[in-house]
Amino acid sequence: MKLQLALDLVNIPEGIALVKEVQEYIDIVEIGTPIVINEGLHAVKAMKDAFPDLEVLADLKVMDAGGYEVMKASEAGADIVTVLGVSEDETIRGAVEEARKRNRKVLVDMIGVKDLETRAREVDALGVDYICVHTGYDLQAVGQNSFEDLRSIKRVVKHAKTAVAGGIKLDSLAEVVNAEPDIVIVGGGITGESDKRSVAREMKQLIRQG
Ligand SMILES: O=C([C@H](O)CO)[C@H](O)[C@H](O)COP(=O)(O)O
Repeated sequence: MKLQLALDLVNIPEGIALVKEVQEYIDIVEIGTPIVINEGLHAVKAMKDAFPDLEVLADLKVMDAGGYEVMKASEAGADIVTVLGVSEDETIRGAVEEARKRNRKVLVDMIGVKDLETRAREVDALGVDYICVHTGYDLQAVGQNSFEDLRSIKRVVKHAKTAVAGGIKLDSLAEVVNAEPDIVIVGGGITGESDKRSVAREMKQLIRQG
């Protein structure tokens, strides 16, 4: 099980400083959608240049032109690129095909998908690397989380690995770890803490203990 740090509400220098604090406890660093919108794919390149040994995920939330967007993110140094589960199958196919050519991975974010199990089965059959259940900021604000959704997709997904994101904190991590995702994605649960390093260390410990 890998720990992914999501950087969303910082600029490039702040993001690099933050990763320096916690790098030994994380496996993947995510350049979050707000950073890509604010700073572009330069942020992905800056992070990969600064931390070549960490996997870098570009959270583009691709909705169309899957092949092209994966190509551009890969050129910037992304190891993993996100594509939305609500997008057309053709978009996901294009993303997967391009990722295969470049030895990169596609993570499908199921945010906004209504019939989760049906779509997870379909997306799994398209050959994606990861399927991620995700409660975004706007539904976190009304008290939702993705913990039960993770159990649902784990029942039906046969090939892809699984991931979970959205409001995960140190006190909810044990429940998430119990459901055995392949990636746990944490943003504010680390970046919003004053002692980021010790929170990341405790999270890594919980994950290692399984
Ligand atoms: O993907 C995300 C969100 O849609 C903003 O882009 C976050 O990276 C993801 O939700 C993880 O962050 P936290 O919810 O703060 O853990």
